[in-house]
Amino acid sequence: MAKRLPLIAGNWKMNNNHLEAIALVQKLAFGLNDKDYDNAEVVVLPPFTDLRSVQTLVDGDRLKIGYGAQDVSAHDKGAYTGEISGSMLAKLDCSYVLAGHSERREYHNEDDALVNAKVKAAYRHGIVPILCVGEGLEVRKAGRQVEHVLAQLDGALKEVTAEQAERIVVAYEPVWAIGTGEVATPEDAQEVCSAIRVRLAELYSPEVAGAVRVLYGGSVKGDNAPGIMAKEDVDGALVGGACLKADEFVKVIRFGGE
Ligand SMILES: O=C[C@H](O)COP(=O)(O)O
Repeated sequence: MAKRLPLIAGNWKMNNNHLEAIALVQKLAFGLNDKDYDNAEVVVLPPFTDLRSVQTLVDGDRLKIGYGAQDVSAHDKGAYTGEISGSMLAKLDCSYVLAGHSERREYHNEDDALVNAKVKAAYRHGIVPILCVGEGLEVRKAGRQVEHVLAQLDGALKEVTAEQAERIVVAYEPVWAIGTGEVATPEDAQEVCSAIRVRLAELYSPEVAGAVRVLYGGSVKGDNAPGIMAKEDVDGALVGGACLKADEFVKVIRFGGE
């Protein structure tokens, strides 16, 4: 099967107000050319408060940059103070939403059941989930990373149909590599991304497994992206710190060279 179109997604986390968001997306767009967009799908994931500004800029300037959110409520509407529903994100033309990012699993006690509910909520509103899975350092040291990640995958995909799963994006983000500069080796990334793809074939079919894009995330930078992206079962990157600097993010997007 031809390799899937790579997806390079920048997770801004809690950075950039709506004015800084406009400046960063404009600088990113200025740094990219048509060949870049042919070689990879480019997506930014700003804080909620920036989404309307990003939508206006992308629409107004007809930018080829996609965008999405970093979280979504498991509920569609109602008395859920502080939450943002999938229908609200869909109205802002969000294409993607993160589900199960390790920082939400850790700081907001999000378990597999809640991640599964958020994945289903995203699908209800026509938004593609970027499902984040990954092990901590202790699990890695015990050599149980594949087992841990597959348990997260299974938990997040309960009641998700094959038609839905075919569109999902899975991001393998070893927690010990996030924000640490300790990037996984290409071999580490391939081992787990390949296991994710095998599991998807078992849960659904080889066709579904072949369609799903599996990303790597965790200290991805312009200099380490090419080695990781060269791996057969790695279809892109979920980038944190490096996406906050337009020129560095462009280097990641150009992982395959000019
Ligand atoms: O969502 C992005 C990941 O948490 C990776 O962040 P990082 O590139 O700063 O390590």
